[in-house]
Amino acid sequence: MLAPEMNQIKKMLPLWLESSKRHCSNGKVASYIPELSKSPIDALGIHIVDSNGHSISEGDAGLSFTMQSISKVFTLILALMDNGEEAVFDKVGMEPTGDNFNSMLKLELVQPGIPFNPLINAGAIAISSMIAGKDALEKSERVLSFLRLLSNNSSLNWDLDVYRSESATANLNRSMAYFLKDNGVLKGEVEHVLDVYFRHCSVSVTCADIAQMALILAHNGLNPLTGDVLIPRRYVQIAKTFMTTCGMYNASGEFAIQVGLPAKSGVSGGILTIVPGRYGIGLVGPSLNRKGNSIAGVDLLQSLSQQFDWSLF
Ligand SMILES: NC(=O)CC[C@H](N)C(=O)O
Repeated sequence: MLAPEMNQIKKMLPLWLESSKRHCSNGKVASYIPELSKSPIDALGIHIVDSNGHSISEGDAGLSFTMQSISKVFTLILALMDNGEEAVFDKVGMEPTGDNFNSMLKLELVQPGIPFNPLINAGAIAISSMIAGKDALEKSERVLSFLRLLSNNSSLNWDLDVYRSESATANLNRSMAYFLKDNGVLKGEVEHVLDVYFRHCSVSVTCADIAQMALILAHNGLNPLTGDVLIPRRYVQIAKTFMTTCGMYNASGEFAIQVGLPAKSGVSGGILTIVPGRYGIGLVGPSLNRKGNSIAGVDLLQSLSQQFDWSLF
């Protein structure tokens, strides 16, 4: 049986989703990764899972999409588990930039020339170089296994069309990675590091997978359904902090005011968010606003958070 609030959500969600969906036509699907331009602009779906494993799915929750920047949360956690906090923060900062996610501006402007945080592209590329493994494939397979474990879905895999599409067109990320190499931030060969990065961005998921991964973060690294500790609490604490300060790119301040939950978005239109101690939420809506977040998705999360008073602040 669903808990009372879940029952309320189930009742109201179809209405709110329809209303948020109207915003889809005011945004755009990402096209700088050519394969992403095929995403359905009118789609909107959400999956919410609670601590008992009860879930609600609405709209286009079954749509497959690539994790893109959502994966950066988990590569950060894996890099922390592989290297410890000190080594990671030697090469990546802890501050929001206020710039676009793919900006290189502050890399050159602000010494010592390390990325401001692990959730912008430059920071996530640096993090990709810290994943343990003998070569790019082994590193990528370790990331994939970790995501399979957290999502409890052993069939998660890379969308190779999206991976190839990004790899073939990523001039900006490539220039950033070479710049980082020159600044002494990247370990290993630049093209191998980029390969790890493109692969984790291309992991194909549905809203239910994202919600399940989010549930583990909502419980500070513990799977509430099995009692297994999958991530040390401290590393979830770090990840949740970055999600709050930088998770929605340079719209993180606005999101904190309007929704008030730790979250991470991706250019495929995905959003992972959590209600701490309670819910894991996965959402997809490929039509993006000017800052690169799902336009209808942010609107729907705002309705939910305001109706149920979920803001942490
Ligand atoms: N914001 C995003 O989701 C960015 C991820 C994408 N793979 C990129 O590097 O551009």
